[in-house]
Amino acid sequence: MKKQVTNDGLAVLKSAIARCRGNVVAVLIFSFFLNLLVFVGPLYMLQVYDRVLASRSEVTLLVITGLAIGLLAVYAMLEIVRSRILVRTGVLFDSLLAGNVVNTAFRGYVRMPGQSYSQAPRDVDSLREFITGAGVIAFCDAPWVPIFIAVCFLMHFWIGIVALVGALIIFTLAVMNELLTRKALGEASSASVAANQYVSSSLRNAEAVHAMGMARAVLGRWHDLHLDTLSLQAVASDRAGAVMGSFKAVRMSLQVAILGVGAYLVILGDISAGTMIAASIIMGRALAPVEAAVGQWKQFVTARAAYGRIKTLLSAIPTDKERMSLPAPQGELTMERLVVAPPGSNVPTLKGVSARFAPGEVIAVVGASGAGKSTLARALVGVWTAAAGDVRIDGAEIEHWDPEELGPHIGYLPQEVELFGGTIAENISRFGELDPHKVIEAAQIAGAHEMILRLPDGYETMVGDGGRSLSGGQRQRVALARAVYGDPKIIVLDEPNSSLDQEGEKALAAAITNAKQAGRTVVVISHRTSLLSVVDKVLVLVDGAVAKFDRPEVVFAAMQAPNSNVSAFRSPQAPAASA
Ligand SMILES: Nc1ncnc2c1ncn2[C@@H]1O[C@H](COP(=O)(O)OP(=O)(O)OP(=O)(O)O)[C@@H](O)[C@H]1O
Repeated sequence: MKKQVTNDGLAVLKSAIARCRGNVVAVLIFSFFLNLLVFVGPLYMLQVYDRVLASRSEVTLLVITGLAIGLLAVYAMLEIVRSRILVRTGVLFDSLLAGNVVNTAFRGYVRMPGQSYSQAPRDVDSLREFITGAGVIAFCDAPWVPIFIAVCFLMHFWIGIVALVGALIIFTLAVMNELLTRKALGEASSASVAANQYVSSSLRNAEAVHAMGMARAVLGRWHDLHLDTLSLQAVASDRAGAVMGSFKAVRMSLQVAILGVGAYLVILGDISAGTMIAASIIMGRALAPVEAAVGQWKQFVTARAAYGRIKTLLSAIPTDKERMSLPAPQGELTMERLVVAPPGSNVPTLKGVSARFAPGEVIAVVGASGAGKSTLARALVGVWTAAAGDVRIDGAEIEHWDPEELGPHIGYLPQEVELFGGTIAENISRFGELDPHKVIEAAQIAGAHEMILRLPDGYETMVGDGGRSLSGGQRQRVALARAVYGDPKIIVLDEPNSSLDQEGEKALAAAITNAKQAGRTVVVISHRTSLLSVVDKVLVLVDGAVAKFDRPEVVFAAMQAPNSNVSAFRSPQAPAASA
């Protein structure tokens, strides 16, 4: 079987755009009628000047005023509906995209840590805000600019010429605005993303920053990044300000010009006074979308950069395709010449590991710091993928399992325990359907039940962001309960006892024995020897390779031997050999 991963992340984006297309067409149709109704004002003016004032007819004034008010009411209604369609389009686009983008960010973080994944949801927000805001309306009205100019030509050739020249000047200024500000705004946006990211990672380490007096240094670093953003934004704003200043001057000059030319044509008797006023209003209207687009340019640039980042993210991180459903695993783990390099690195930290762990076996993985133990744990649960060789569960390559389907059969306790904001019960149940019996059972197996009951709100205790309201040992016990929740077939524990006290260690040993008796495969990574009494086999890793894989007494006998190749792992005391 081949790996069924594909690079069709962009398909999600394309499909979201396609689903919104109907709404965009509706908005354009509404824009058409709205722009037609814009003629109500100038036409009313024309009629008042040329008909009512000339005929002094009150009835005509009343009728055309009533008509104008009616049409303006229709205008208001169309405007409301258009804006509601835009809001719904933004929400639809967001709902189609946000979940996928966040999911891709998660997968991206696993495959390529260190990139700016936290920016992804904010980018979807920027796009939604742009779609629902005034920017899009300006862009929807822009196609009608030529029609307004054509109407100016219908009024009089020279009025048309003034409107056309005006539109060309303003369009040139808009293009200049884009050319002058594009680079600076793009760089400012990247600098701002970098500064925000630096702040979020520093805040996570706020305690260390405070304790070791690093605040000034950290702030200094952030300040440099922030200054970059500010100076680039200032450059862009200065340029945009200059363009906007000229823009306003040009627009006012054009109003003067059109009235001047109009008045001259009235003097010549070519047009009426009403036409002159109507032309001035129509030209103002023709230039309004261009002016609005320039005013909204920054939001447009922000949305464009967000779109670019989302596109890059979706195309860079391969989408997991639907995989064939496999039967629930029994828990046999095999590694065949497994080579693993950390994401983003091509230096392997596991170099051809081969081993077989049978269901019901407890394996201890030991080795010096940096030997590759956590790498092996990550590879066994499918977090890091094999550069060569493979990891198989019940004979099937781990990549062929759907992570959502395999997940409930896997218990994983990472070296750095992170809980999620929510209650202890929710964390133990992995934020799935909450079955109180299963939660308590898992907590009891992990030896966490009594400890949880002693907390003020018991299982309902909120653990805070990352589980910060719990102590390190409490966090580790809750995470162990999460790992054994639902009786998974394979349990991988990376340093599960690093923060445990004696009582916790006993509970952990009991949990491992319990899992073994239930026929589960348990892989436990530990620097401490206390757990080694409950293991069946010990796998010694030295520099990413298996130095020894045998029963504990054999391994420890080998370790005592002079010139042993497993001497990289030194246990303070050899454990009692288990059965
Ligand atoms: N995300 C990473 N990116 C790059 N290199 C990494 C990454 N994680 C680990 N390494 C490297 O891989 C090697 C093995 O690391 P690993 O965490 O597997 O060791 P370990 O045996 O679990 O160590 P320890 O007992 O200290 O936890 C180390 O040399 C480490 O520098």
